[in-house]
Amino acid sequence: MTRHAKHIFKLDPAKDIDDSSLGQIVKSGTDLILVSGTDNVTEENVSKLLRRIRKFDVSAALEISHPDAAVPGFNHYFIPTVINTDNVTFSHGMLVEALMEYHDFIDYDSVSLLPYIIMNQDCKAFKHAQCHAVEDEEFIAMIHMLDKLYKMDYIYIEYSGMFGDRGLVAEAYEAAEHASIVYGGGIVSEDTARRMDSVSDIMVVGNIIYDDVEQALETII
Ligand SMILES: CC(C)=CCC/C(C)=C/CC/C(C)=C/CC/C(C)=C/CC/C(C)=C/CC/C(C)=C/CC/C(C)=C/COP(=O)(O)OP(=O)(O)O
Ligand SMILES: O=P(O)(O)OC[C@@H](O)CO
Ligand SMILES: [Mg+2]
Repeated sequence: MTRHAKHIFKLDPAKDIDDSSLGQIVKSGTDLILVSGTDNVTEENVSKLLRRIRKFDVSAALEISHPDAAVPGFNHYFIPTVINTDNVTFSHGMLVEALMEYHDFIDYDSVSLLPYIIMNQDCKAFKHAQCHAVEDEEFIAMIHMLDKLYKMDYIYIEYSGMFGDRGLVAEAYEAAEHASIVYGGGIVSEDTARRMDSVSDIMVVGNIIYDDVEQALETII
């Protein structure tokens, strides 16, 4: 039997989606609905989207991009930590500050750290998190560090908005012994999904949901 990477649809609470399209996405058979975005993510728009998702019987996770938008009621929480940032605020600074305030209230079993290596220099997240461009050698060293030393459960290779370098993603997939390789960026069709399917453990599909929902559904292979 062919092994497939797991599939995630990433819904951005700052973007509009009509009820019919949301229903199609949520009932699509994807492995997880992940709520996440870089900017304009608020408690209000996250809560509103969660209420709409909860009309369906599916698991939903929240990627907490801002402490103020950590809405309760999700099945799981992911906290991003950006590895190729030049500003510790985005690797652990915000997190340490949040833990000083919220540690007593957190159910750590429902929270996972999600380390990001952001590769697309033109994407919003790259600029927002003050990232530096990563050469191939540094990239693979980061994979080894996260996988074998930090023993992370996940490593997110983020090409948000563009289809990534498949050869490089394949190298990371082969190098990782422990971590699941999460790939995101430019998966917009069955063909692009198939190309990353064999070199990642988990594929994330985002923007195409908002551009063409039928195309988005084709990424489930
Ligand atoms: C309920 C509960 C479990 C509470 C826990 C409380 C707690 C511990 C909260 C901590 C929260 C915390 C500290 C959050 C901050 C974590 C952090 C370092 C965030 C980095 C800030 C940030 C937004 C960086 C941007 C890069 C990034 C990793 C974004 C994630 C999403 C992403 C990459 C989206 C892709 O971009 P997109 O928005 O789709 O771009 P387009 O619109 O162009 O498509
Ligand atoms: O929006 P796209 O390009 O599908 O990328 C998905 C996800 O990796 C964004 O964080
Ligand atoms: Mg997006």
